[in-house]
Order: sequence, then structure tokens, then C-alpha cells
Amino acid sequence: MKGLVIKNTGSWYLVKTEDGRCIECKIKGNFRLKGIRSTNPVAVGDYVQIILNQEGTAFISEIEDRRNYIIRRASNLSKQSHIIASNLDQCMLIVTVNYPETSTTFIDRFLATAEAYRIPVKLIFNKIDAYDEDDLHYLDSLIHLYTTIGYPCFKVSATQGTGIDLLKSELCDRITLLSGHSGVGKSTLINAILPDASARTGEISAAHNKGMHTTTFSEMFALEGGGYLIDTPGIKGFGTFDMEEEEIGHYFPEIFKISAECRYGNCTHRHEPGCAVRQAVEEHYISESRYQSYLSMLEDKEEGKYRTGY
Ligand SMILES: Nc1nc2c(ncn2[C@@H]2O[C@H](COP(=O)(O)OP(=O)(O)OP(=O)(O)O)[C@@H](O)[C@H]2O)c(=O)[nH]1
Ligand SMILES: [Zn+2]
Repeated sequence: MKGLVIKNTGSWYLVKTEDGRCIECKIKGNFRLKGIRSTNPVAVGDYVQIILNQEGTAFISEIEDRRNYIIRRASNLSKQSHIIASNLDQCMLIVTVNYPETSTTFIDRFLATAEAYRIPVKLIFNKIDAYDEDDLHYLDSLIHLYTTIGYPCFKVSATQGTGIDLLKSELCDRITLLSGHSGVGKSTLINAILPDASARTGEISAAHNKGMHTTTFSEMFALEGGGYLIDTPGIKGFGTFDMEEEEIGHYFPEIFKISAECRYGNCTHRHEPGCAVRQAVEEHYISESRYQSYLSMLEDKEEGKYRTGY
């Protein structure tokens, strides 16, 4: 029987079958991702084959190939990774320009990593009810910047309910991962979208307290109109994987586009002569903040910090 893994507690998985039942499953056999040592062989979002036993227990016997997945290293030194979720249609990054301020470096690192994973991102600017004129001006300039690069932007207020209907239509029939750093209003937004989510979130935390302190597991919430929302409690961003220096620029779409005109094919857009990217920054075709984010990722790479995520 085929099903979708909607919850992972670390010791068992909840699988929603095609006929609409939710079945608790264990895994059987040895599932390995090529090239990755993972702490969880099966992830939320996986399509699996399950086998029901006569005693009423069930196990996962097969995982279908993943369209994509995002991972996070268990720790900086560890080679083990944790698969956060798989088969995502999109990520929504929740951002606030104030209370607290989300830095453009944080946004850009998230976007670049999602590009590397080939997952489209939409930016959700929350708390628009709380901004003064300066904040709103800055908000509009960010929206202009990111929309121009190709990332759809939405303005919402989770507490006032502004923009929530449009957001719901963007979520419809898709599998969406919600992300954002602490305090941006992720829980409030989830509650505005899914009125019964708070009860279920309580349920996961209870499961966690039974000894799972180091790893947080994801869960999918079914949306009223179809589709799923994935919350990743405790995960503020996802880890980058080993990107080559020349590769980092590929994940900044506007930098990548212009880099075709650089004199050298392996240009890192720092000090090389004939660099079209640096020229574009000087002429304001590429934003200074995006370029700085790009440089900061290069620096991490040089310092061997790229495994930490952010
Ligand atoms: N003014 C205003 N405040 C909001 C809005 N959304 C959330 N908040 C407030 O921001 C604070 C943080 O909201 P949470 O939903 O707990 O934020 P979170 O992102 O889940 O934070 P963590 O639990 O730390 O991950 C709370 O005091 C919310 O009431 C909004 O749209 N406008
Ligand atoms: Zn260059």
C-alpha cells in the first residue's frame, strides 16, 4: 500500500495512506541515501510502500525516489545529517523588518541554500501592522529588490489577519515548508492558517519530552483546501551543503546571470580583472546587500564554516 509520511517521532512514522487512513509504521530493512549518512532514513514528505501485518502493526518496506529534500547536519563536526523534509513544492521564509529585524544576510543565505536544493521560495513579510513610516519604506525597498530577482513577496499581519487569505491560496495543494528565525511570528501565522494547529503542536512536544532532546522532528499539517504545511520546530534555517567556491554564485540568480560576462569562467567576483559582477554592483544593477551576502558565504567557505548553517 502506498502512503505519505506525515510525522516522524524518531521511533515510528505516521503514514497517510491513499485511502485516507493514518497508520503508525516502523521501518524494516536498511534505507540509505547515496552519499549521505542520515540519522533518519525516512523523512516527512516521503512517499513509501507499507506492509500491514496480521497483528495490526505495519512497516515501511520501500521509499520512492525523492524529488528533493533538505538536510541539516547533526552538528558541525559530525558527518551525519538529519533529513528535515522531502518532496517540497516550496518554502516560505517568514521575515520581519522590525520586532525583530531579519538581516538581508539571513534572507540571502536562506535563498541561496534553497536554490541549491532547487526549492522555490516565497518571502512572507509579517507584522506589517506594527511598522512606522521608515520601516514601511524599507519593507517596500526589500519587496522591490526580491521581486525583481524573482522571489514572490507577500505582506501579512498574522495577528490582524491581513493577507492571510492570499497566503492560503498560495499554499493550496502544495507541500510547503515554513521557516523563519525566532520571534518573526511563525507560530502565530500557523495558528492563523490552521485553527487547530496549536493542539497538535502540543502533541509533538509531549512526544519529544520522552528523551529526544537533541533532535527536533518535523510534522506535516493537512490544509483545509488540500496540500500540507511543514513546521520544523527548533530549526531556524537549514544547513548548506558542500558548495564549491565557484558554485556559490550560481545560487544568486542575478549574479549568476551577469557572471556569464566575466572575463574568467571561474571568476569569484572579488578581485579578478574584467569582473562583470563587480561592475554591475558599482552601477547598481546588482544590490550591494546581495553582493555582501554573497561575499559572506564565500568567506565562510574559506574558513571552513560552511557546514554550520546559520
Ligand atoms: N504586531 C504584531 N505582532 C505579531 C504578529 N505576529 C506575531 N506577533 C507577535 O510576535 C511575537 C512572536 O510570535 P510567535 O508566533 O511566538 O513567533 P515565532 O516565530 O513562532 O517564535 P519562536 O517560537 O521563537 O520560533 C508574539 O508576541 C506575537 O504576538 C503580527 O502580525 N503583528
Ligand atoms: Zn566576476
